[in-house]
Amino acid sequence: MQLLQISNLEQPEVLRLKNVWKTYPGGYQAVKGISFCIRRGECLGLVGESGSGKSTLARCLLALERMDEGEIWLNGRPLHKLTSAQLYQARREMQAVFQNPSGSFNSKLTIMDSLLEPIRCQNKGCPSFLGSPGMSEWKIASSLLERVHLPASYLDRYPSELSGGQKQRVAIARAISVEPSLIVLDEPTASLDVSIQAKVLNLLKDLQEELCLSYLFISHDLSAVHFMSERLTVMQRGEMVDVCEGKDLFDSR
Ligand SMILES: Nc1ncnc2c1ncn2[C@@H]1O[C@H](COP(=O)(O)OP(=O)(O)OP(=O)(O)O)[C@@H](O)[C@H]1O
Repeated sequence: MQLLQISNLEQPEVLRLKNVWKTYPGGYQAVKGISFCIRRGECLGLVGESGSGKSTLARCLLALERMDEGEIWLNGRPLHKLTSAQLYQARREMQAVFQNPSGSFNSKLTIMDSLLEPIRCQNKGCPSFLGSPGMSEWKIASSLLERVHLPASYLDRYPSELSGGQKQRVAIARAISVEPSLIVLDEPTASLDVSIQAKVLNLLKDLQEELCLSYLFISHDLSAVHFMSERLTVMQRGEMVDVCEGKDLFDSR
């Protein structure tokens, strides 16, 4: 653990949040002055009871929700100062995997089209981790599926023909396809069978190590957070009440 922390400290900061506030119409303060940073290759766990503001914070970060106050820096760029058009571009450097894989797919698109959507939208070619730049779309898509241990034969299927765990693997493949600076994982295993949860967590961990990915991992499941994260932050009623090393939380139980 110590070695990992030292090597992480040498990594550049990918994300920094400073004093982020969000109040919903009606006056409910869901996020109150949250600050943290994530370095390249690091997974920061975010835990807290239901309603503590975790998803609101994630949505502010992903620009799906407008924060009222605060600063969000992504790779040294101040997202809070960007115009809407600039923010739309910058936002592409972040990807997300949400709890419900079914909600992440257009039921009318094949898995291949869903998988390639971000690459096509961003006019990107083959991800550098797949190697050769001249790959056909089919080869890119099948190689991405291979990365998440799914066969190429699934490319022609529709989301309704895949299990929840398989869909979540496709969502993960899609998230890594554009080589994002940060992936927000908002309860990515909560809707899956217990037997599948561990496999998906292992996959996320392996990909993080192979591709030096940075994650914000939001979960109710402390053992999952412990497995995934080097550090974790705890939210309560919109506030950050603790930041600790993953192992410290478990040592004190
Ligand atoms: N659109 C909204 N309008 C008003 N209040 C909202 C809205 N979205 C969320 N809230 C409130 O903000 C608070 C924080 O919600 P949020 O979904 O961020 O919590 P959470 O920690 O992610 O919870 P969970 O773990 O159950 O998903 C809750 O009290 C919720 O009712």
